[in-house]
Amino acid sequence: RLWDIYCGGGSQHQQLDFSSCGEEASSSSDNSSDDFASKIPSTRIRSPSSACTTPRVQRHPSRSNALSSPLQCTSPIPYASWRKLRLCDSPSTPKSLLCKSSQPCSSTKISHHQKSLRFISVAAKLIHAPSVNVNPFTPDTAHRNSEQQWKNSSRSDDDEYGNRSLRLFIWQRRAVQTFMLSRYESEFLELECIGVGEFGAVYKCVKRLDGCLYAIKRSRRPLAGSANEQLALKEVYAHAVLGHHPHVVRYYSAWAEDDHMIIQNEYCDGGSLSDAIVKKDVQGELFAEAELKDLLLQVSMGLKYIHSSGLVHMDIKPSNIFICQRVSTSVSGNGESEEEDDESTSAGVIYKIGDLGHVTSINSPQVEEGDSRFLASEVLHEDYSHLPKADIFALGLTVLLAAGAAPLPQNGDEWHSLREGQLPKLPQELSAPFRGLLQLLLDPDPTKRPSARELCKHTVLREERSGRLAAQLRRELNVEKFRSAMLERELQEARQAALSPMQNFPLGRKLPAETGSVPRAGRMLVGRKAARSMSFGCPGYEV
Ligand SMILES: Nc1ncnc2c1ncn2[C@@H]1O[C@H](COP(=O)(O)OP(=O)(O)OP(=O)(O)O)[C@@H](O)[C@H]1O
Ligand SMILES: [Mg+2]
Repeated sequence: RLWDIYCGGGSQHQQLDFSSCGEEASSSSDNSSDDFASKIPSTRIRSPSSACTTPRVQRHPSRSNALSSPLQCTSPIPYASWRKLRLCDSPSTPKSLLCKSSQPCSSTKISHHQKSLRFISVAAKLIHAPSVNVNPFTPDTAHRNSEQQWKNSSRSDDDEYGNRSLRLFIWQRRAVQTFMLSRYESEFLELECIGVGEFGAVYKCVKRLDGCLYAIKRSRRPLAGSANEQLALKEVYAHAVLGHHPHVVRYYSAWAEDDHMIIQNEYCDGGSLSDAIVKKDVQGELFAEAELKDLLLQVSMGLKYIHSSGLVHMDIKPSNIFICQRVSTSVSGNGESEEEDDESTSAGVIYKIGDLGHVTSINSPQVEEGDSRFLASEVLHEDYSHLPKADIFALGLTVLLAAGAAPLPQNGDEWHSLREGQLPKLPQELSAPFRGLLQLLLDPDPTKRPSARELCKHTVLREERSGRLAAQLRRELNVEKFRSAMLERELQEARQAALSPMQNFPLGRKLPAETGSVPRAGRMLVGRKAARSMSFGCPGYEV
């Protein structure tokens, strides 16, 4: 399709020809990648006898100059915008480029094409070595299949999953070096640094092509060979497997560049929950109980999704929960069960779980402990038999922080007393049921803590929502009652009119008997003179 656009969109003027064509032989030709007018004819005309196959443009004789003037291009995209996209700088295909790479180069200038050739030949060499990592979080069947593949070619530089992660990085790096391009710089415009964490820095960027905002996470330290490599890969693996959920930060892409891992995620315009807690504190405000319940419910939904995918987050804390201010219509989406239909998010705030760097699988965990302030006691003791409940414990502490609890200890007596079920002091009074629920989340026995699934259905969390829903249903019911009372009354009036037609027909008009038709009571009476505000004595309805 792009080719069509490139060629003026019309098979009536130009055709793709897959017959032989050759190298772009003349070094005097314009090497500017922008100059598509000069490039296209060169592939066609300059070496017609070359043996390799590549699509080429065959122009209609009567339109032989058509492409020299971009204005004559029939593409619906304005030429200037189209040129900026740089989508079709070269009419060569990867296959043709590979073919060219094996031929002697006649040009002394290093053209864009020659760079492409080098890249493709690097790719061709590497393509024979397995350069695809095995995602350990994929469903078992896929995993088993791929497991067999990598076992067959297992080498000493493979990681615990048999992945050639380092080799893959090198492959990507060489590709980038060959082009001497930074994907980050060429595809994104950096607006500001929005966060710095253990793994790296996060930047708010706008993607040049689609104009949308993204959060780009860039590892701080060079990754290849470092311990952080696994963390970075875990985050990518987890994102890739989790797909989309309204309460999990959305992932778009990841790549390695200059030894750094770069992850392109959804940008959450409300920052992190940690930022929100600090902001409230500065303003002398607290999250109200209803907001705390909403927070707990939404994060539980995200956790339910993660846990049901066989994964655990292992680093739930306020700085890893992100806020979207805008009202999202997709909140109820994703085919989740009925308890997920939370289109009425209070105040339009959506909480999303992010930073999947510590995610591991429930069944074969590789636990990389998260922040010790949120660490459940059993995980510290290397009991990994109830890992989802460790997320629940961390979520309990997260909500308590949002409720105004003092910063959590990293160790010491206070640390232990929190793990013995002692709730921290709070600057606000919470209702007994909600406090009881929070107490349960911190239970020293992980089996007593509710699961994310149970939390999603919990009456204490649902009652706010149920209350709002009930009020809405009551309003709708009252409207319906009013409507039916109106109809009832109109029906009665119509019946009366039918029984005593003389009362309702003005002098001079023909009676129904004369016209042979029944009175059009509806037209005459219904709704016309009825005082809609009058009460019909239906007890219990107010509109
Ligand atoms: N998608 C996003 N939208 C908005 N802000 C974000 C996003 N991702 C990260 N941030 C900001 O960057 C900070 C660090 O991000 P993240 O937690 O992913 O990195 P990290 O290095 O793993 O951090 P840490 O080690 O502190 O957990 C967050 O606390 C948040 O302020
Ligand atoms: Mg983080």
